[in-house]
Amino acid sequence: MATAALLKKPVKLALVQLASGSDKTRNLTHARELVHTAAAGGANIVVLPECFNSPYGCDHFPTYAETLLPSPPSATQSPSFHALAAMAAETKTYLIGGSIPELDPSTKKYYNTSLTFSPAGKLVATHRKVHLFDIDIPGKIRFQESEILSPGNKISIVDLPEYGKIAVAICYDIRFPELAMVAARKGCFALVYPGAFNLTTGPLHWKLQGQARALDNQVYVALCSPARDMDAGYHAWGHSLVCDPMARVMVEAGEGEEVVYAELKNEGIEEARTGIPIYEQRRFDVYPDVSQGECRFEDAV
Ligand SMILES: NC(=O)CC(=O)C(=O)O
Repeated sequence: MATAALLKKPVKLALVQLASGSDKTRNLTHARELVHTAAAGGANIVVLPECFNSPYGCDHFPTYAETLLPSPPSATQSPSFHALAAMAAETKTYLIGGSIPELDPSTKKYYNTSLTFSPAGKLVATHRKVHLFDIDIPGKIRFQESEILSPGNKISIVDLPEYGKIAVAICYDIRFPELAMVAARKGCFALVYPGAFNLTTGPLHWKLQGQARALDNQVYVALCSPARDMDAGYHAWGHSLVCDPMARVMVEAGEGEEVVYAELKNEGIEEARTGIPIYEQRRFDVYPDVSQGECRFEDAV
């Protein structure tokens, strides 16, 4: 049985595996160059990595944090907001602006926040990382985002009127299948995760998580990492990739700076859902449908 079209027409997605450093102004300028490269390559949706405007690390969040409220912020409050809006408008692309450290001036709380802009340069979505990256693998890596950051509190579904709906979440959020499942069951054709796995968790879980969320939900899944920099405090895994709804890896970057592309089509979703019709075979008489429970799609006040 054919499924309703989740994706209204084919869309070309580009992942910009950006090499950023400690100079924010340079990071923004460099991101702009590569967003233009991606658009020249035919991309309609362009994705930047987690913390694309700063080094990734708890020590850096306060130094690089920008204020997004009141909205829209001034150029002084948030140069990254203004740079992203301009990049989207210049290239006429949907731009998922990776993430940036954010400071809420009213609460003095810090967040890891992703901003999505329309081809007109308008902000269409904000996602604050819901699941903070707190891990401790002895002898390998200890990272405690919660020592500095506060978590977001919603699932972020973005309607791109020409194409359909996508969900945006950040890195560690991918490890929580419930978020992906809810977004997919609410009709998203793709789940997009700016992320920055590392040299311990990257080889173990990066691709596996991408394929798992695609397989569970029969949607496209995109993960966009920073390029690896062995001189930085945090060594990003790289390997930005896109999985199709059959969980095949369509494209995968290496470790260095690179732009990779994938064409997403409704046929890809239909192939998976018609051939393996789990959407019609679920047993909500045996277990609950998490997407019908109490979910939050708006920021709590
Ligand atoms: N950086 C993250 O948020 C997550 C990560 O590196 C991992 O889950 O592994």
